Amino acid sequence: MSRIELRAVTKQIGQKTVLRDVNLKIEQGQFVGIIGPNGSGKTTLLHTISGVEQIESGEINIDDRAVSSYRRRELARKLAVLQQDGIPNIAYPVEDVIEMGRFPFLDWLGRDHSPDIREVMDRIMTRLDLTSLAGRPVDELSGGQRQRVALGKVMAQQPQVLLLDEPTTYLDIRYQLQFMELVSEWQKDENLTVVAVMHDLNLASMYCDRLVVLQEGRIAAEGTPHEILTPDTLHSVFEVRSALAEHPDSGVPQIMLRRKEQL
Ligand SMILES: Nc1ncnc2c1ncn2[C@@H]1O[C@H](COP(=O)(O)OP(=O)(O)OP(=O)(O)O)[C@@H](O)[C@H]1O
Repeated sequence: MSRIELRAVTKQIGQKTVLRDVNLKIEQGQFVGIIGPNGSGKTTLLHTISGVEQIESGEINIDDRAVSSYRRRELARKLAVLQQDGIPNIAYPVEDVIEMGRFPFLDWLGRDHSPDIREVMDRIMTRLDLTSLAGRPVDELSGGQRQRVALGKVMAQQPQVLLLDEPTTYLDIRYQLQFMELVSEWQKDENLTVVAVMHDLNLASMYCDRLVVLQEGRIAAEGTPHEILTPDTLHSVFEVRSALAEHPDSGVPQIMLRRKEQL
């Protein structure tokens, strides 16, 4: 059984075919990176998996059931989405914003009956090093801290699948690494399935088990970082020249871009 399965998915936006005949299976516990040039359909693919965007033809199943057949709360208990700028710049305290992630579990009076809710919240605050910031308004935090709060909010949702849309775009390298480490730890502890749209191919290589390359709405290639991140593939997909090095800790490929030949 695949946790997520796309069969012959085609998506049209206006006159444009944005996804073409996409077939993809993602198993429970995998960390999958979606990579590809600007406009290749990565975000649209994530939106179709999350049920936000309807598809023209094909099937998208989560746990062998069409994503379109889930009620909103039911889907939110399985699947959470985190965007580039995960939470708006609002004056709500950190802890309240994280608790908003509990919405799929609230009854009609807004009460959370989960017996271990305090423990869940404390664990999240500690793990994300947010305890000392619990009462601080979110709009007073740095971008890196705010993205940690956004991660806390989706953790509070206790999903089995996490969809990330370029989550490290606005972060400096320290916070990029910190964010990816936190997601990776959570993924391993809970056997979470992660599908992440990523522009930074070196980070993608360090964290993803598998990479899916989108090009003009089609899957151009998929495989391990070793299989995908080759100078030939990078040239045909991104039109860049590159050389590869091995990461000194894990041996995964790391890309060095080459400049245009100097005349
Ligand atoms: N609301 C929309 N109206 C019209 N065209 C759209 C809309 N949303 C997306 N598109 C088009 O669909 C294509 C795929 O967009 P999408 O955002 O999925 O690509 P992407 O690979 O995530 O791009 P990027 O890397 O730039 O974020 C693009 O050509 C885009 O212009």
